[in-house]
Amino acid sequence: MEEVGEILLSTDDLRVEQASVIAVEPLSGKEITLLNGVTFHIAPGDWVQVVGANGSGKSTLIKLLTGHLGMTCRLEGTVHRGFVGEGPIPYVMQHPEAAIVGATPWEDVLIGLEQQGVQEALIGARLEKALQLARLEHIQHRQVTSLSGGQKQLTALAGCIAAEAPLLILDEATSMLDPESRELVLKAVRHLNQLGRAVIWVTHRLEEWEAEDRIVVLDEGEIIYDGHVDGFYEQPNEKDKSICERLGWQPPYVVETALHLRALGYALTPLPLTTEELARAVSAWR
Ligand SMILES: Nc1ncnc2c1ncn2[C@@H]1O[C@H](COP(=O)(O)OP(=O)(O)OP(=O)(O)O)[C@@H](O)[C@H]1O
Repeated sequence: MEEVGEILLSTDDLRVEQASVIAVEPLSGKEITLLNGVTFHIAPGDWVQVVGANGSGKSTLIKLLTGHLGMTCRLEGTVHRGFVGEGPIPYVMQHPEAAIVGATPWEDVLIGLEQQGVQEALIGARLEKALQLARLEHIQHRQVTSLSGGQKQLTALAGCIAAEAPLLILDEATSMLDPESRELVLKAVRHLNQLGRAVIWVTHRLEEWEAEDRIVVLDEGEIIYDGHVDGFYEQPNEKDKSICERLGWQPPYVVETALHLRALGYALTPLPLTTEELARAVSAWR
């Protein structure tokens, strides 16, 4: 066991081995394969970006990892829950409103703690810490109805922190947010990751990636890539397309520019993902 903040974590990885999730229609018994032979590992403290087109199986993977697969789904293969422990874990969804029950962030986190049966003597400190880590202290008593989309996402995040979830999962949590709110949530979660919590960040936004990030790509229920950002954008050889091209996605402009420069023979490793990184790499050539 290893201590991260006040959470005691088993150091075993969460391991999904050759897992298939099959939805079974209750009346007809008809089966649809949502995930097909997926193998996926995550260690305490990791940061993993999960990407894929609509319907590729991202939410199904998240539900499998968090223990929220419905009764109508059948699982084949194995899931070793490791540091995540037994029982379902909370996560932040695209539309957090559905999960927020309190009138204010403070009240919402409090209700969550009471529902989990946390001892009264411990509630105050956990509540305060969760609101602080989610950067909500200054608006903890504001009405939820008056909060921005990002602040609502942070309220849902505070609930996960208060529940001491050792793995924070955000399922396209920033897809509906404006750039400012997105930045707010992304920064808070990156900070929590630096404090030792594992994070799975499901996104469509390639510009949210950082050079060291691990990218897991789902396509039609299968993991077709699990590796660094570079390998996602790079053509594996002259004949084959990159994973990014295979998905039909457009790399951010700065990445396209860097790839052109690489093709011209300029050394750009790691691949710059922001204009600042590209400018720094180019200025080092002088
Ligand atoms: N319980 C279910 N029964 C039947 N089909 C389902 C069920 N749950 C999901 N699906 C289908 O499985 C596929 C994968 O769904 P999933 O929600 O995991 O994809 P996703 O990658 O999260 O998509 P999006 O980006 O649109 O949220 C979709 O085609 C979806 O319609």
